[in-house]
Amino acid sequence: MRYLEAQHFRVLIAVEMGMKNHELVPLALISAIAGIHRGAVSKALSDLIKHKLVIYERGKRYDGYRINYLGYDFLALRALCSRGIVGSVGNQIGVGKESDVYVGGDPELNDLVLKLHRLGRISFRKLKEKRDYHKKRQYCSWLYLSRIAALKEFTFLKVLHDKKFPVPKPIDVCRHVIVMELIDGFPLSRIEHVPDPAQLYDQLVSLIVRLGRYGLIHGDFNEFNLMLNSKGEPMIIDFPQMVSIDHPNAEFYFNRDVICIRDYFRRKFNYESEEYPKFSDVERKYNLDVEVEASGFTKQMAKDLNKAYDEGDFEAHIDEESETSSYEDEEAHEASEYDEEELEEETANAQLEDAKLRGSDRFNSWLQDAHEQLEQLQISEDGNFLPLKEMDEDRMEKYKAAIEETEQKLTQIEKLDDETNENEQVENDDREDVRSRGTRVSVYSNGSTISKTDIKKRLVLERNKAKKQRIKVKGKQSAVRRERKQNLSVIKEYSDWDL
Ligand SMILES: Nc1ncnc2c1ncn2[C@@H]1O[C@H](COP(=O)(O)OP(=O)(O)OP(=O)(O)O)[C@@H](O)[C@H]1O
Repeated sequence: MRYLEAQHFRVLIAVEMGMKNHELVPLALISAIAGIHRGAVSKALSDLIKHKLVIYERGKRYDGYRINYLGYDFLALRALCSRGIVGSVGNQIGVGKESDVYVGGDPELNDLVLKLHRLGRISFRKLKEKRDYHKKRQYCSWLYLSRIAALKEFTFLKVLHDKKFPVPKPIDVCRHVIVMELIDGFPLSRIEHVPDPAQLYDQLVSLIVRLGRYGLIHGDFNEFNLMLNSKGEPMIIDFPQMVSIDHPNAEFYFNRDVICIRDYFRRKFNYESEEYPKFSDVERKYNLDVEVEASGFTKQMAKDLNKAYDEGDFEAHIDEESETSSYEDEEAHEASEYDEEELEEETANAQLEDAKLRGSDRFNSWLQDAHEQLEQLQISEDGNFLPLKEMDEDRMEKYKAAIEETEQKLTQIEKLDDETNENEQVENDDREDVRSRGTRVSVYSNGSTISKTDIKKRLVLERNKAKKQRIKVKGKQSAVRRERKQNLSVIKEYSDWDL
């Protein structure tokens, strides 16, 4: 990150924003969003590609850039750095199916955990096989899903932490990254021996019941999502499938959580208890599920995320019904995130407009000058432009005579043409006559054995043949031509710019 300048990040944000409705973002669009001249954008993009933050791809219809996970990480980390939340990133301490967990530090070097969501990483790999433009949903799935997965986790962490549940303290969330407190301990799955399994079992089971009382069911309460801290107390570190107790399958999830813990204790610590909670015993007293919804993680987001998890398809949420509402949710979320950047962009855009305006003024005055100069010019005998005032009388005479001569020649040619047309008419009439009488008669000929109409036909045929034979370039070659065309249009567009 040290080697990147503010402009690089600006371009990176422009690519990210462009990806809201493009799988591959064209250079022109990046330049327009970033409000930076295309040449500078192109330079910044080549640096970003070198650092593997952006990928350039040739699509079916157009070429463009897309941000990858590393680029997205950089954007989130930079924002967290500038907010004074993160000061350093350390080793990777965990890798899940859908996240990478790193230990980090704040600017005062206190330990932190950075959890980078990677939801849709599988479908992200398959992007190459997919279409250029998002079909129904107007944004990129992995960006959206990773972002809402992080938002969901952060929301739950916050709500649970406020209610004194044993969870890591949430610090901040940005894009797909959550910053939270580091738990000094080990995941339950890696602990071979506990001093008092009965006590731990009781603690865990009462956690399930307590969550139920607050209107929530964990849904994935297992040894991988629980940690024991240095004091031997259980901590819940992950809740990807937390649902409301009003969920239609709430009882199933509740029982599954209880069975999971009972089974694990039997297998691992050889402990089995006769006592275990039943769903009907849980008395709901609080509405944490409602609080979660009120905190910004909407029902639609939850629906999209659950679809992705349940169907294992990271584009499962792409259906027409959810399209508008979710998109609006995301828009609203992004609007708040881009506030500062937008301000900067507006200034840059204003400058751009100003430059364009200045450019067009210059162009207009140049055009006027050119018109004036053109009016003063005449073509000399040898085909060169010559100012009128420099033309002497003698030359002027010759010039006029040449024009007259050309005009005479033209009238002669016209006359000849008329005559030929008349002859053709006679010839056609004669042919008709022969056909009707069935005898041969001598016909008028203009000296050529092939009629003029035949020649015309042949010429048209040959021209068409030549057209057909024109080589059609495909694949990479066509991309090269397309690029050249684009470059030419860029040069044309910016030809009047002050560089
Ligand atoms: N706050 C934390 N403090 C210390 N370690 C943590 C913390 N959060 C996560 N970890 C470590 O990172 C690992 C992965 O975390 P987590 O289970 O949250 O990831 P995940 O992607 O949701 O995993 P999966 O989806 O495979 O269950 C944990 O096993 C744990 O070792």
